[in-house]
Amino acid sequence: MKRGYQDSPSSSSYGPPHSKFKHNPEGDGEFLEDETTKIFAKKVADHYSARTNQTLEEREASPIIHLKKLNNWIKSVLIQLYAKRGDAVLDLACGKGGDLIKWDKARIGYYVGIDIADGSIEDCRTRYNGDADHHQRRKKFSFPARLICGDCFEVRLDKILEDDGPFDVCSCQFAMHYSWSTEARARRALSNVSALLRPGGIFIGTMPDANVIVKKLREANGLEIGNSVYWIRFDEEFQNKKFKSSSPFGIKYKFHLEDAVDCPEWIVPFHVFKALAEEYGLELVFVKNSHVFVNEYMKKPEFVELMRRLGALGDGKEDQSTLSPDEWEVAYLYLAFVLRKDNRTKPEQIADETKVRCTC
Ligand SMILES: C[S@@+](CC[C@H](N)C(=O)[O-])C[C@H]1O[C@@H](n2cnc3c(N)ncnc32)[C@H](O)[C@@H]1O
Repeated sequence: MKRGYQDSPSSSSYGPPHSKFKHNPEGDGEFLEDETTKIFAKKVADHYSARTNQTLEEREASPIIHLKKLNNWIKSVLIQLYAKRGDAVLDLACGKGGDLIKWDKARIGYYVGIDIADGSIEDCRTRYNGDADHHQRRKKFSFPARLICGDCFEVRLDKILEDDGPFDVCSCQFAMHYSWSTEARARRALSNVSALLRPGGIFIGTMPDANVIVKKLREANGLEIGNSVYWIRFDEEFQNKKFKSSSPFGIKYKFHLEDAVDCPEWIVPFHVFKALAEEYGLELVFVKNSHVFVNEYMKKPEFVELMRRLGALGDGKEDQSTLSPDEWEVAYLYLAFVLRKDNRTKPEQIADETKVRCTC
């Protein structure tokens, strides 16, 4: 494992996020990404790349500021529960590095962040280097980092991160559902996680709760659900609101969340996610809808204090501001999960199943 300390994070890219892979049914290890899949992956990348960094004032004025704080609390709780001092962490779809401080607080030893959006990786680098907010220059991060621009759900990351792994913790926050456009991508995502985690390593994440979304869709009159801060729209092809269990991938909807998201996303039926993860030696520790997660961990004093500091529910004193009912409804659309890599599966056993070739 080469993990030399870097003042600046090393960064790289493994070619355009949408580089071509050819599928060869004879199984010689090549894989062709369907054109549509590439277009959608690019749409997602462009959307996140175009999102500029907000000033503190702009952030506080956001119509979903309390939801953002709540989501930060959920991620912090997951990190505090599962990351240990000195851990090597792989952050898939790391975005602008919004979790860097959380990892620093957990005193991790090494960090690799990968995201498909080059603009986000740039912002992440700026944040890591301490240049993000000149008013609030914070001390340097205590862990070395490597930042990479690329598609986490397309190529074999174990090849690219040969010298960086194995990892103790893998995190994929609010992003796993972008892998669910095809079975090949979903498998690639899980095989990457499995191949890079050490036996006993932990995979933590958050993603939309398909049960909630589908239930709301079925209760709605048309193909759209939403409130003042979000809407989700399904295409006509889903007008009967039935989803075949034989094709649990590629169930696309358009998601709009005020001041945050506006791009295609995919339903992830959790039982399929769990079963597929098991194929890759990843066993479910728990899955909880965000509402349940909040109710459960708010029984622990240390996390109540963390919530007070983050301010999602006000600070318990002068600041009485809290999530609006509409923000709380959006929180209900998500779940948190924890998986553990079993001690048996050898990385090479699973990584070879659907071989892909990196073209960079
Ligand atoms: C909602 S943001 C979450 C960012 C970060 N994990 C967080 O919690 O702050 C979703 C992120 O997933 C990234 N993403 C989407 N598809 C991806 C892919 N195929 N490979 C890598 N990153 C991807 C986006 O660029 C975006 O940064």
